[in-house]
Amino acid sequence: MPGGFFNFIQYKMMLRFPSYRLLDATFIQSFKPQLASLMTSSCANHSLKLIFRQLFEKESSTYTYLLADALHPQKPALLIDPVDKTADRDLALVKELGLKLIYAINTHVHADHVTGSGLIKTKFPGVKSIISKASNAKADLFVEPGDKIYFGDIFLEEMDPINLSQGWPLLVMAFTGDTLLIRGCGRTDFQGGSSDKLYDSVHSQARTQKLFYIFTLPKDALVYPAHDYKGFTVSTVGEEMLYNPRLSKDKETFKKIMQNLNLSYPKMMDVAVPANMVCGLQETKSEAC
Ligand SMILES: N[C@@H](CCC(=O)N[C@@H](CSS)C(=O)NCC(=O)O)C(=O)O
Repeated sequence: MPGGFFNFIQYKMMLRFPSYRLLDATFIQSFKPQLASLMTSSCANHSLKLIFRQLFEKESSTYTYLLADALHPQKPALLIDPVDKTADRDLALVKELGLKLIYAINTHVHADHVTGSGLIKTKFPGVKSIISKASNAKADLFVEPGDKIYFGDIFLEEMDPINLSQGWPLLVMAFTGDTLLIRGCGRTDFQGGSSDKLYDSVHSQARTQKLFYIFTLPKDALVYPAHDYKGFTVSTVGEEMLYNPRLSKDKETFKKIMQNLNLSYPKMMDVAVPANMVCGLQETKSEAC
């Protein structure tokens, strides 16, 4: 591996911002499917050590991910897609591990559960909520392609394909939100969803923009989705390219499959979407969001 950049164990993680589904008509015009990567870096003379926990909320079948820099003196941490119902569990784990939670990140405006970010902020006032700018939701911080979010010596960064000549690190972890589920994918029948855009955001091979697409990741990249309904916990890009019953198909077949899913709307949608547009805080408190 070239350069000092690789003289430590390196992880690179992909976090999809924003969900193709949360876009309203205004954003659909300008929207380009994009991924942000979460990758480790180090400016000090020590190795990196990532704390990583996959947590599950069973009513909405949601995965929350806890990540922290174990070697930083303060052990700064972030939660990806926390759920209100399991916020206390997650915060207890943060305390037990001696971490300092600094960010609660939502990969998109969830429709099936209320995010835990509002509740977490009331209990840990120093925590900042983060969501994509394109979501149009309220939060403390917004991310756009190219932005970096540091937690200790580890940071969130959108991949720039131009820099891929550096080569891939040993381990790539992709946090795919609702875009790519294990052997499935997020539905596209509400919140401005588009099966066309979802397909492209997974399959596109474009290399000219500062955008990144899931099926251009290394085949052994680990896939960590926001939900699972079948008992899976993790997959790989290569496995999903071969065996995903929707996304392994050509685009027209995929669109037909998505048109015919006939899923009922999430039970909590009418409550969850307005709450999540303000990061789980009620409208009256939204200035604190
Ligand atoms: N039954 C659940 C909702 C299940 C659901 O619709 N899940 C979404 C992600 S959360 S909005 C989805 O995209 N599912 C894809 C699929 O193929 O199931 C409820 O009532 O909450």
